Amino acid sequence: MESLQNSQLFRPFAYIDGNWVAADSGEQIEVDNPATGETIGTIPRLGRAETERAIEAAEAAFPEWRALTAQERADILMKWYDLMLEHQDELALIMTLEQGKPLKEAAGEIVYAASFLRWFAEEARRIYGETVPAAKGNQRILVTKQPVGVVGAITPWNFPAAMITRKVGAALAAGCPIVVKPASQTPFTATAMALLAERAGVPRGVFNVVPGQASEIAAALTESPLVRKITFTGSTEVGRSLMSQASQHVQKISLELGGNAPFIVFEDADLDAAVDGAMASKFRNGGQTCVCVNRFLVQSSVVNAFCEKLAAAMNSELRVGDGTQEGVNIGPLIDSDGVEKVSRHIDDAVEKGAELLLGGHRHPLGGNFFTPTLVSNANQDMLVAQEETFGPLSAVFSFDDEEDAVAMANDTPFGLAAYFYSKDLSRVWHVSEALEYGIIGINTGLISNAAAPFGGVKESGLGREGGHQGLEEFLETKYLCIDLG
Ligand SMILES: O=CCCCC(=O)O
Repeated sequence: MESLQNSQLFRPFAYIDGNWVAADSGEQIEVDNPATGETIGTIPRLGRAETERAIEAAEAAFPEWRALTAQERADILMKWYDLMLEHQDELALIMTLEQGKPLKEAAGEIVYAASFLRWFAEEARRIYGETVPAAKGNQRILVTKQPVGVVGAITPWNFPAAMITRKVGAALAAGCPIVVKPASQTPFTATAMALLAERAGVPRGVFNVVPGQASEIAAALTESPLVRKITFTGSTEVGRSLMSQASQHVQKISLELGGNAPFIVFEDADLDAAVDGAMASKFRNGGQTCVCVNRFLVQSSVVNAFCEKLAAAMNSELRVGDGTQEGVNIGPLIDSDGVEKVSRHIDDAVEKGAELLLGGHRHPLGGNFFTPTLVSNANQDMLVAQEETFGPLSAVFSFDDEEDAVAMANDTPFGLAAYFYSKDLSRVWHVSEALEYGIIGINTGLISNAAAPFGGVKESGLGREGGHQGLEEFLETKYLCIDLG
């Protein structure tokens, strides 16, 4: 087995104020490879006191960081971008060993993650203000943008690199220092990136990584009046609690939460293209992505043909295994809870009348591996219609007409991503406007891009990441009223 210990970028420490540190208590968290169950290393379990020190370090670093010119901050971000690409393979291996996604996909995530550093480096120089015609002739109104201040970020295990750069790139470009709590399952990608940030010239205190006890770290971040912005990617349940915690000091907050993505296939769609898009969206990271398809809604006249084509693609294209092995494109799920949830959704669907077309069971490899599964005849009473499965289960529902499809798609408290396939231009507009989602993929299953605003409506979150909108989240608007006398 490949070893993490051989990697030059392997850093089993927290990173505070430019120092690699242990927990005050000396406690450690074991990090396991989800493909083998082996412990690949340990990371300090930080708590409140260390997080408070990281916040103070960030606050101390703020004046100098914000005082750099946008070009100077951009140059550092670009250097970090270059270093991530230079170390793409090594970072990908760290990610695969701790997260499980296949190496090729992990390498793709490194490029995606780095693209946020480049994007925000470019955007840093476009933090424009405005002048506004004043109500009085002797006055002038100016609107300026300033960095919000110290940021607290909490990031998930499913995209251990990209969910960090999407937040850190924007914060740093805006002039804000940041304290990041990475997921306990995937801390080594975060610390490897911190090492590269240090090499790129990110000054001490500007980017801090505090792995450890989630509730204590979240409490330290939300209870500190020094932290002016919280940004989180993860479950709606945790997001809701952070939102109420952040109210104490009225911190600005961005939340990228759960989804329940519909993928609608209309009868006028190119079915082969729809199946390609379905495969790309559904099986990204083994189904463990907040924008992965959760519900295939297919017009009744083409549902059988779509199921046949999707079954054929799943049979021929998917290879389950340890992500370090050549040819594998579906890794393990992150842990046994993930496996249990997929099993529960399948059992519930079959019990309530779904037809099992493929899979339906754990994979013969055992552990956290699950066999890609396809069910048809799904309905709104099933768990798979109500909750994000976060695994390789494709559930196909059928609908009669456009109105029916839109109603089914919107029948959820979530509103992150939705997809649909149609060649009818008028339908493309109508359905795009009617879907209550923040992101719509039209004739495509892949929507993620640094230049685009990523985020949801309803219980899928607040705010946007990426795009120029992603930078706004880390800026305050200031209005200057100048009286000329
Ligand atoms: O689970 C959500 C991570 C977002 C991945 C993406 O940017 O597409």
